[in-house]
Amino acid sequence: MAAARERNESRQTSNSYNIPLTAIPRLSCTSPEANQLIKNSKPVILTDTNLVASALHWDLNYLASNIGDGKFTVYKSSSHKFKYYSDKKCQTVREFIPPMQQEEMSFQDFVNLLKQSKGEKKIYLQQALNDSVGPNIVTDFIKFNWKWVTDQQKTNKWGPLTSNLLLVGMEGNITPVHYDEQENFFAQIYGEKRFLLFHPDQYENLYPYPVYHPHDRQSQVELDSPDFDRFPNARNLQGYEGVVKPGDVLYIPMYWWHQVESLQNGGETISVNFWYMAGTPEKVTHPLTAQQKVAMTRNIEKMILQALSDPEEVPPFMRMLVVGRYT
Ligand SMILES: O=C(O)C(=O)C[C@H](CCCc1ccccc1)C(=O)O
Ligand SMILES: [Zn+2]
Repeated sequence: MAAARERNESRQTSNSYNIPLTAIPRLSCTSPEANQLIKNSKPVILTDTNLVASALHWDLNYLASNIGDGKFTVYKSSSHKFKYYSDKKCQTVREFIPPMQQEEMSFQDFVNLLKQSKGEKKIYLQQALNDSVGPNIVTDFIKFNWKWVTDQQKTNKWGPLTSNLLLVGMEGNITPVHYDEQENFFAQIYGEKRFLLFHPDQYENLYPYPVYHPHDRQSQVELDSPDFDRFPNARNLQGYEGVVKPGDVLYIPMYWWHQVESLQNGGETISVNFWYMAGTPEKVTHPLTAQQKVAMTRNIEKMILQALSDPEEVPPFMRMLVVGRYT
């Protein structure tokens, strides 16, 4: 532990976090290395997919004029952090206070809010693209490089595309470190975003919330101010870092932890992600992968909650099972 910290302090970290970070490779999507990384579930920034080339002219005004009069989910946060929480799990944890408010509004209302709330109140539009969008957006969407991304889906034996989340954020917005259970091609359209990624085997260093908690899949560790008393292994964190700019596509492998920051200098940011369900796993071989072990922890936690029924009984049961026996 000390060694990791030691190495850290000796190295000039190029980031405000005191975490050793390796650069995520930036490669052409035609390079064999890039396709090997994707095949091996390793992150890579692809510079020339043209995945969303047809949307690179999107900006706030174009979207406001063309995206239609549908409602968009907009989150408001008192801080610059937008820690996602599951609405339906709010009942399982009584004293849970949502760290951000959610509101449905038109895109134009969002743009007006953005222009007037410069600075203090942070807001973040996050809405899956659906068929309520205007004809020009449909045209842009149809012109995405579906051939390339569908080839990737097939080659890597992923499941179906589940959604394309449109993300319009303010400079400085942070989506704190979490993992998703889907494969993700994250396409940057306007402005720049900085990603921190951590391998699924960093589970012990990131202390995820309980599965039944509203912040399921999020880390309890605040990367900008880790509570090392509660989360001592956070000192051992090692990760990857990359900045995506318009036209770049970042492959975020399923179960990989990631934190996303809209860069200060850029003004608002516009992104669209491509979430794919996992493929059906081939033969299970041992030792199990870190991803498989994370999936196991989730199944075990769900089973224990189901059996105990009362969430408050889960921590004492876990302690009974582990303390003094496996610790
Ligand atoms: O594309 C991804 O996976 C990201 O994390 C992008 C991230 C916003 C995601 C919000 C969110 C987090 C958890 C569950 C559902 C929605 C950003 O760009 O700020
Ligand atoms: Zn995510």
